[in-house]
Amino acid sequence: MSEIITVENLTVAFGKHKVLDSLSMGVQQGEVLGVIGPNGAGKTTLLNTLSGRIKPQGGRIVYQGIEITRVSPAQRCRMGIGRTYQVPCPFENLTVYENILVGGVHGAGFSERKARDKCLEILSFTGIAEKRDILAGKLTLMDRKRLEVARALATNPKVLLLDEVAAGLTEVEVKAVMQIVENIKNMGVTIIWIEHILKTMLEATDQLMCLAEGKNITCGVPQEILASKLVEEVYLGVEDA
Ligand SMILES: Nc1ncnc2c1ncn2[C@@H]1O[C@H](COP(=O)(O)OP(=O)(O)OP(=O)(O)O)[C@@H](O)[C@H]1O
Repeated sequence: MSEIITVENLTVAFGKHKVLDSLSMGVQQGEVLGVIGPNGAGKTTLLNTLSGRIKPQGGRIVYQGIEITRVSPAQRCRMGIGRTYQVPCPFENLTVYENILVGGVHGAGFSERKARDKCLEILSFTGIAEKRDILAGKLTLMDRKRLEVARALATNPKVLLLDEVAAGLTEVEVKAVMQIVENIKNMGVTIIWIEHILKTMLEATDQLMCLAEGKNITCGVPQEILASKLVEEVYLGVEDA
């Protein structure tokens, strides 16, 4: 296996506040990388930088062997980097179907015909087919999350960046989301997944990376990372007696 994304010494600052501090990491093709860390650790900023929404002050991002550090978000999307947002913001006045179609036509650059076929597949894959003609603004949180994933899938990602897709859901809903993520993984899509509810992601996660103060403090097999004293201290806030 080879790395589909490699990040070297990525640095992002807002004013004097360094939010990503010379962060390096890599993701193997087809794997699920879970990203954990305390509030403010820089997790969402990392996804924003990978998707091109934020331009870093230093470091580089290499995707499929090509440096993309200065490539626009739209171009990265066409190249196969898709994402969801922590707070889904669909076009409220468009239907579920139309929202997904926008992802296919404008995100992936598919012809309308191809995007329509893809849309039908994705509606069923994400369990939202029955809601296809409902306005996105009328959806429950769970269905907004389904739509958020569906919209990102319509952009035809090779790498999918998931930002807290399970946040705010009930236990039953979390299980449904988990199943969708596993199915996406089984399609061969590489996933970088931020989640606070650890047990949600663990089953589907190959590697777990812990961020603290913008640094990759450790990354490895999930069980080992969770058992690490360092992670316990920074993530769970446990202090020495
Ligand atoms: N656009 C911005 N302007 C200024 N500061 C920002 C901006 N975006 C993020 N920050 C700050 O950067 C730090 C990291 O934020 P980020 O959202 O990446 O953390 P996070 O690990 O995702 O946190 P959480 O788990 O709470 O979502 C925080 O202190 C945040 O306030």
